[in-house]
Amino acid sequence: MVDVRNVDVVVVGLGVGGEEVGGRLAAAGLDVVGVEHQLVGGECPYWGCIPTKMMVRAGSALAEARRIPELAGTSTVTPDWAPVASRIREQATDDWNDKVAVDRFTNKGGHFVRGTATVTGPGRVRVGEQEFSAARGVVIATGTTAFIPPIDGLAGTPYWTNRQAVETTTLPDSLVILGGGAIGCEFAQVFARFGVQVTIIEGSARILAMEEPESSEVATAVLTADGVTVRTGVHATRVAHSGGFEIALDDGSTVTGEKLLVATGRSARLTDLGLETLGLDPAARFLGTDDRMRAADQLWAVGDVTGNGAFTHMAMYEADIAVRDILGQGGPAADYRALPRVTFLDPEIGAVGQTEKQARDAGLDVRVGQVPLSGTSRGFVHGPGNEGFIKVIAADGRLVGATTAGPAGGEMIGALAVAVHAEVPLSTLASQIWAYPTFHRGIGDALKTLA
Ligand SMILES: Cc1cc2nc3c(=O)[nH]c(=O)nc-3n(C[C@H](O)[C@H](O)[C@H](O)COP(=O)(O)OP(=O)(O)OC[C@H]3O[C@@H](n4cnc5c(N)ncnc54)[C@H](O)[C@@H]3O)c2cc1C
Ligand SMILES: NC(=O)c1ccc[n+]([C@@H]2O[C@H](COP(=O)([O-])OP(=O)(O)OC[C@H]3O[C@@H](n4cnc5c(N)ncnc54)[C@H](O)[C@@H]3O)[C@@H](O)[C@H]2O)c1
Repeated sequence: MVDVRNVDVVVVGLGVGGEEVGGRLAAAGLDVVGVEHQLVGGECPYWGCIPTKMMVRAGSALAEARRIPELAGTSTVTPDWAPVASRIREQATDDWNDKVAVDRFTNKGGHFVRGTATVTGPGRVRVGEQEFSAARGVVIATGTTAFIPPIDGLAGTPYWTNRQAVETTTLPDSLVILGGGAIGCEFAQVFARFGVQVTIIEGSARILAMEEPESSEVATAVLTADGVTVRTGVHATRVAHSGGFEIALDDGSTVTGEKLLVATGRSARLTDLGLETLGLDPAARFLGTDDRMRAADQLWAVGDVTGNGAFTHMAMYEADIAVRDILGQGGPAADYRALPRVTFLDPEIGAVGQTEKQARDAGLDVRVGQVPLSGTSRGFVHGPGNEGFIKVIAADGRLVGATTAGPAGGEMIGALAVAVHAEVPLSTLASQIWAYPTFHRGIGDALKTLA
């Protein structure tokens, strides 16, 4: 006999987005059940953003120390993975224990249930023998898992995903990375800087293919300088493992590596959720929503599952919209025009809004401005490590997109995100005073080249 409990809201998945929705609704006084089958906090704190950025920080420290001979004397750099692995365990993940996060949620008044949730009908969710009936509705925030392509021989081998790559306490001598997106590129640079022989296999014509071609060029140049072999336009056709990995490619060549990291994108966790009981397609790639994050009657979806951009800031943004909608508070609806993103390479590659191609494909009358960072005063002063550029895309008298690649690329993009978001007129931007000699002053230089 199934026990049915009446509540206001059930949140399925307490990653970044679900924890934000559940915590805020509970703090607002609603009776909220949050269900999580792994770790409260989700991918970002345990296997994503936080530990990988600790790895990036460590790799960048090594790279900066290696630049000393060009700038300030001599340096001897001896990489050691142990401090990185221990920082990930002790400071980032509590050794993959979510007690702090569970307490954070329950202290706001949320009721926490550890288990796998399935939807059984409108407003109904089951976890084991417990069924919840949610008067206001259900929020789906189940995130993504690594997509594993159907390559002959791959299944059953001890390949890594981002999870094993974050958890490792020792480094392999060599690593093949399948996929040259943000995940593949960030891991590639870090591991290469710690002495691992890294090869990226990217199926499309360039790495970071979603970004500007200039971003791909900079990324390829710096990764190559770090010793990474970047192979583009090739696909793996077969994987074999005995001791190490042997990957056959469709150009007839073979690549070998002690470990293989699969970084070929992410799949939304939507199958086995019971979405068919709501008339939704459980085989769909993403769970589409309207601009209030409503996916169906009494059903909201936030975060990676919506397919609007797999970023922590996107999960938080969508969570805020869903919370306001559930509480009947109104406020702005979803608007993705000024979505910022940063690929944490050295140099960081920040971007916002549309790329030049996206703007042209949208039929806009596009003007483009661009400067190499080394051509700016601060880039010149910076010297070694000053790879990068600033590119601005304008249409209809305002910016619709931009890329800032450089030592502070992730910070520089903030100014341009404001410009795109607030639709600041180009004439207003043109009269702005940019501090000298900052990296962001290059934005003023790029704006002057708009043509
Ligand atoms: C290696 C890596 C690096 C990244 N770096 C960055 C970065 O630098 N910046 C950035 O913005 N983003 C980054 N991301 C992306 C970021 O981690 C995600 O966008 C973010 O975690 C999405 O949050 P979410 O709540 O949608 O999903 P998730 O964090 O995936 O949380 C979903 C939760 O739902 C749970 N769940 C799923 N199904 C069920 C079920 N049926 N019942 C109960 N629980 C369930 C899961 O266990 C999980 O805890 C990175 C991702 C990876 C993999
Ligand atoms: N700094 C950040 O914000 C950050 C960092 C990491 C991840 N993320 C998020 O996670 C998402 C997933 O990252 P990702 O890098 O796994 O995905 P991705 O989709 O960005 O890149 C995957 C790459 O793998 C390639 N690929 C796919 N199948 C292949 C195959 N069989 N052989 C060779 N190449 C193949 C694709 O062409 C693509 O370039 C990102 O889109 C991003 O939203 C963000």
